[in-house]
Amino acid sequence: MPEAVETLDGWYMLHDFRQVDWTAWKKASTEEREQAISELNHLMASWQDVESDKQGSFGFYTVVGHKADLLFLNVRPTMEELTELETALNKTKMAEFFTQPYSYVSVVELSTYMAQGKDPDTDPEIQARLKPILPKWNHVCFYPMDKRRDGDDNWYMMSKEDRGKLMYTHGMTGRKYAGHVRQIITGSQGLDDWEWGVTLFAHDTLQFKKLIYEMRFDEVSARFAEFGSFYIGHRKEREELEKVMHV
Ligand code: VOV
Repeated sequence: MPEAVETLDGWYMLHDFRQVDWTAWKKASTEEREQAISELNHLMASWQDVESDKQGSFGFYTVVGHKADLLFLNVRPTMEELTELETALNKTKMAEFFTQPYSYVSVVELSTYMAQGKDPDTDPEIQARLKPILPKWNHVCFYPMDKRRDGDDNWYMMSKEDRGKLMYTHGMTGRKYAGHVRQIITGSQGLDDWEWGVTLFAHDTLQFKKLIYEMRFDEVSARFAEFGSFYIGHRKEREELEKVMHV
């Protein structure tokens, strides 16, 4: 009988996408704009402090295309902290010029299909993956996904052993991109609209396309993967906020 694989679950992650109302922003006075930038800068500095204290992680990105303009990516030990920081952002002056076209909440997840008998509570490598500091790589790619449940292509009716074999091949394809793409897989069953969030980091955006295209041919993606919308962002330093918002 099919059974769930045990998952190791780590920190919670909020992908908070924002769109800027440039018309309203341009109409604002210089004083208002300066106030909004300085306040948001302050808030982002506090998120960076959390990362320095190893109590979470933070990334700020500009997003290409119509789906969003900015991404605030925060990782925290609890979901309540994510709710609080999202509310803190909503209370800023800058938020008066933002809409929130999309967000995604999920928790860092490692499956144990390929468990190597290590103690997850003490193994430093597993702990570092469960409580990730976001890579300071140039680009981010995010999309949510499901595993299909359709006739013979029903992931949830397959044995754990067969699923493990497919995940092994998946991992092998991914490993070819070591040094080019890093992945954080988050689980969101019961937390958000899709089953997993896929967050990838690369120095070169083309590597996202190459990896994702190659993976489409792995049986696990070819037969079972269903995808939501894709978002691509470029990492910005907090100090670059002023430049990003300059009009
Ligand atoms: C850098 C690329 C890369 C690498 C090395 C990699 C490796 C691995 C390993 C070793 C494992 C299993 C153990 C674990 O860590 O959980 C996984 C797990 C997972 N993956 Fe992956 N994945 C990558 C990348 C990668 C991509 C690009 C996608 C999206 C699929 C696509 O077609 O667009 C993906 C999805 C997933 C998912 C949804 C899971 C959980 C599935 C489940 O049923 O539990 N993943 N993944």
